[in-house]
Amino acid sequence: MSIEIASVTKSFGSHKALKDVSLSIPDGTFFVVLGPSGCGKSTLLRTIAGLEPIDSGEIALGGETVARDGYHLEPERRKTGVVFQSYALWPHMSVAANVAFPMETAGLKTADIKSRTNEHLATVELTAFRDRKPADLSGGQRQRVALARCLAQGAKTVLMDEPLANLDPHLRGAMEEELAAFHKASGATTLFITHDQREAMALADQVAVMWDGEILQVAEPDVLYRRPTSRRVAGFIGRSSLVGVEVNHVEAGYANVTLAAHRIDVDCPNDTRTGSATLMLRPEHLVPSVGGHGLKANVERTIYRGGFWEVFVAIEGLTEPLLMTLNRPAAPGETLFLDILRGWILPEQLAFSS
Ligand SMILES: Nc1ncnc2c1ncn2[C@@H]1O[C@H](COP(=O)(O)OP(=O)(O)OP(=O)(O)O)[C@@H](O)[C@H]1O
Repeated sequence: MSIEIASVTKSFGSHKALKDVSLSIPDGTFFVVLGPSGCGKSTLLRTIAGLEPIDSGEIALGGETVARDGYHLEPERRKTGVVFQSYALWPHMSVAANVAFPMETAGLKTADIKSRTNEHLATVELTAFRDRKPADLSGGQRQRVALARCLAQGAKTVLMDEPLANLDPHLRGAMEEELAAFHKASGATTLFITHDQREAMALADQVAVMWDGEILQVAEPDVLYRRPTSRRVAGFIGRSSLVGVEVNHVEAGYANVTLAAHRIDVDCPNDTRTGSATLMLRPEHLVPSVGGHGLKANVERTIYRGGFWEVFVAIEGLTEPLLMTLNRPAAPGETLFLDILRGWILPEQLAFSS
């Protein structure tokens, strides 16, 4: 089921938790809302599920309006399944009974309930665990029961609120793969909420970056990383250095800029103008040059990250050091000569000049 959110606002007292949020999520998409704690992610999910009324705007699921000024469709009639961090399983019921429960309350025939329970348990690979109680399962297995129960509710849309937050890093990795497999098997539109950008990158077809009740950018993970539209998104997704440059001229997708008295070519949005701008450099954009040419850099400090070193280098004429990576240790004070491969001019040129 597609999810359409148009200009939705929601306040708690004087606090605006959702400020004019609009999103269009096509049917079958694995859509991740990524943002820091308190930015309004859970509130957004709760308004879609119907657990929270909206103040203004409109929400439609599969083309049917479920919330608009003065209209609020009950959560149980929205065909959305919600998976929380806490799993919310019935502790006294077996795995199979937990999965069967929504179908029993919906009044399905016993034979149907049995066959569908088997089917859903098979989808999440828990057939062998059907008679266990939730307490006797691992966190990841409990999460899968919650997913199977979503399927049993006939959920065409699955809403997940940081479902992996309580799991240890090893299990998280395994669960990410399972969630991807679950999404493929069920075909349900999935809205997944997290503050973990690594998780968002690994799972999403599309990511919306949320900040202080607003959506800053919606894009595929790779586009978000390579082409952020603002300093905030650039800083929130991955590691980067932001540096002031002068754009000399612009030509079909790239700009020639002056960075600390050096002229280099970098990628840029189509509407880039000449003048002051902000250049985003990912660590991999800075590489040691062959033959001792290039930008002269002085190593300030290094951090070993396991297999590689993060190196902060000072460049004459720049106030802040740039971040790069090396596959060898470098000593503070060491001189490096660097080539700058690409980089990206942020579209918000005015923000830098002001
Ligand atoms: N029922 C409520 N009453 C008052 N304020 C609320 C209520 N629910 C949420 N808020 C406030 O709205 C803001 C957004 O909360 P929300 O839970 O949506 O954030 P979040 O991005 O999901 O954060 P987290 O990742 O920490 O769960 C917060 O400032 C929160 O304190």
